[in-house]
Amino acid sequence: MKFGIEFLPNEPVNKIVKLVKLAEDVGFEYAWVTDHYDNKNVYVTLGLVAEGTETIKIGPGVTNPYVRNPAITASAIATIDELSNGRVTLGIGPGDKASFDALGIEWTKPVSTLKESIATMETLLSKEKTESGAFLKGVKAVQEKVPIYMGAQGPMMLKTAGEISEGVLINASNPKDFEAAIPLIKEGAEAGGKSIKDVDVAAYTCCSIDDDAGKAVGAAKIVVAFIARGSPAPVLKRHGIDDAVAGKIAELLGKGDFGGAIGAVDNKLMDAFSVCGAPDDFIPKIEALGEMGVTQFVAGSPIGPDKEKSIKLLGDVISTF
Ligand SMILES: C[C@H](OP(=O)(O)OC[C@@H](O)[C@@H](O)[C@@H](O)Cn1c2nc(=O)[nH]c(=O)c-2cc2ccc(O)cc21)C(=O)N[C@@H](CCC(=O)N[C@@H](CCC(=O)O)C(=O)O)C(=O)O
Repeated sequence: MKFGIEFLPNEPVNKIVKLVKLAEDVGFEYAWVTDHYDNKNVYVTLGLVAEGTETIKIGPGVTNPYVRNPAITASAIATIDELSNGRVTLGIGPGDKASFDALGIEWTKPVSTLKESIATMETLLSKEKTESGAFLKGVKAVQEKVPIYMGAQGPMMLKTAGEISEGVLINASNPKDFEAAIPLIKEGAEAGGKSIKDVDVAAYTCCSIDDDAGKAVGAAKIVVAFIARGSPAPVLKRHGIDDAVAGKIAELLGKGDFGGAIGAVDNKLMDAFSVCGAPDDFIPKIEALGEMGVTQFVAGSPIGPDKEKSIKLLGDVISTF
């Protein structure tokens, strides 16, 4: 099992750099920095993370092909690859509709758009010219082939990820989600002349760990509330969650009643949409994900009530694998 960790660039960047360095020291192999227009810039953050670390692989987890032209992303990725001496991985997904609505960007044909933009980036990162004549003259990736991972959840996106990328980052925390996802990724991989074994299947979880399991659960409830709100009906059904429960939470969040939404998050929702608790609770949950075919466990937000302490506790968990 590989281990990754997620950071949202919505706190001081130098604090993120320190936390990524700590994650590297305790055994994490990947650090993923999210990309949302209303947070700090993902590439400036990754540049400082590159300078502040030595071995951990780093990358956007995930950017999208709509807010930046693929050539701009390719240039940024090649720059981070240079700064990190060949440790970058490009994480890219379809982005989210709420952001594009706020930015006045039309979210069209996400699967085709991702395929085309990834092909353009691969051309540029392998030091070639695109049909339209784009070429990275002043920056070159260190790696012969920069690994590309896709953020994906829907069936078409999962198949596409299996077909064209080296890894899939799936916003999910429960083995049931991977029972559904892996056959689709396998189908895509085989359509691309590969095997599922060639694809790093990452559980990009909502994670919260603390010595005090209650505190860990408490820190994750609001995140689970937002996940429940955004989960499509087939996902709710898969976890036996009544649409009305998710609807109620959405209504409470919509009114800004975060306390009410947190109060509506029960154990069933926590189990469906998060990996939470004390260190001993984590080992069987990660093993269960591994048995379902997950090959990378990503400790996603909130990580825990006290991030530094949680990263150290996760280091103890990693050392048992
Ligand atoms: C577009 C969407 O794909 P999806 O993968 O389910 O999108 C949900 C998320 O993956 C997407 O919002 C991500 O960008 C969210 N996301 C992040 N989004 C961000 O904006 N920033 C982040 O930092 C971020 C991190 C992240 C990490 C892991 C992860 O799994 C997702 C993450 C979808 O609806 N897919 C369906 C339908 C696809 C579709 O649109 N088909 C159309 C068009 C087909 C074509 O394009 O040709 C059609 O059938 O006509 C499907 O896959 O079946």
